[in-house]
Amino acid sequence: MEGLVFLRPALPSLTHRPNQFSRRRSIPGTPMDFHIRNSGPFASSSIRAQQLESKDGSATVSQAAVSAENALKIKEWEVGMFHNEVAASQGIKIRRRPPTGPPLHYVGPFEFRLQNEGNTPRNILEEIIWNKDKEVSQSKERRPLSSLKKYLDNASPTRDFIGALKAANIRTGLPGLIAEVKKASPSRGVLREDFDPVEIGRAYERGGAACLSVLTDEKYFKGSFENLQLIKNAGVKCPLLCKEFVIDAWQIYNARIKGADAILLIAAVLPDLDIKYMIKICKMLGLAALVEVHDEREMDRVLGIEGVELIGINNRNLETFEVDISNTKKLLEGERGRRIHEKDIIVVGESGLFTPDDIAFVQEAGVRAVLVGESIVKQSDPGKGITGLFGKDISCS
Ligand SMILES: O=C(O)c1ccccc1NCC(=O)[C@H](O)[C@H](O)COP(=O)(O)O
Repeated sequence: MEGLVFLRPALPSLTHRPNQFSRRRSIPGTPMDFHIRNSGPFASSSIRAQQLESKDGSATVSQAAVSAENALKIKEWEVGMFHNEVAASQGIKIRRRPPTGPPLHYVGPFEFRLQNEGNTPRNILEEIIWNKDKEVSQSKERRPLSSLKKYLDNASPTRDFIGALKAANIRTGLPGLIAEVKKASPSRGVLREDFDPVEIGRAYERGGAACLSVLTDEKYFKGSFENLQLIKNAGVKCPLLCKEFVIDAWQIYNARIKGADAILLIAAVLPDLDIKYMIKICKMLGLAALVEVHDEREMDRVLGIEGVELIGINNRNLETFEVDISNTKKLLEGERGRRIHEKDIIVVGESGLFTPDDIAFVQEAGVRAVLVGESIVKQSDPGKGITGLFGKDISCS
């Protein structure tokens, strides 16, 4: 896929035309305008800040600042490249955002960005992840981990997410329900216009949900961390899953201080070691980790990672939006099902569940919990939606 996006007429004052391997910068507070050039995109050892003019003798300091900034960019680029290599070796197709963005190209006075395979997201999940990468970098600048950690002391204790699912499964004889507070999605658009997260959360609890899942992504799902906090502060007792696209441990700490009891880790996005260490961080913070898989390869990877207690099988292909509930059955058949049983892992059937027959089908396949959004959030009373979904009243009363 090759494309050219017109940006703007190039600045007439440029004395040197940057190519795709070079960048032009002005450092605020210095009268210098300089041009950084290197032999390739971030070829680490050769990058140099070349001072073109300096009127106030602040060259050394500015050069040092530039070098530090470059060093950081080089590191980011190297880490990104390393991540992509490791991820690809594990069959992960979702790549990390190239930190430089599409390269620039100049035709006469016009500036273009070259869109191609390497710098344009290949599918919706990759787009979400690249956007998340930017969001998280900005959030980390505003509130670094060191300052985020200070809030941990005052965070309220977490509730037992897995325990609540097991208890509901035993109480009803049906899969424990994680009911999703979901306003919109990339595949379905807006699901509910009159969206009051607290009212929906309360209705789910009344209807017999064991846990809630709260979407916190704003751009693609119209969710927010504010929704998570509002539901928690409204006194809803169900443990809360922070439904996020986690790519950085910072997000786990953030979820914890915003009131989450569990967090989602998506195997299609995270390499094995990231999952392993993120699970350790979750345990340290008292959070449950719901590790989500979609295909056999991801399931096999996740079954090889120590510490996994909760696996979600998503029936939705997050790259194509196709939904097929027989995916849950396929992934639980044979040896995989046996290993899951041996390890006492709780499996959650996710997405595309609308009827009591759907619930029976995934229960028969081996799940002890389900994660449901669309079919219940769209009902005028989402609590009654739960009764419709299970074909009977599963509330505690
Ligand atoms: O729902 C989407 O369109 C979507 C797109 C890209 C990434 C994730 C997406 N959804 C997350 C989920 O998997 C669902 O919200 C969840 O499993 C509930 O599904 P459903 O009951 O079908 O609403």
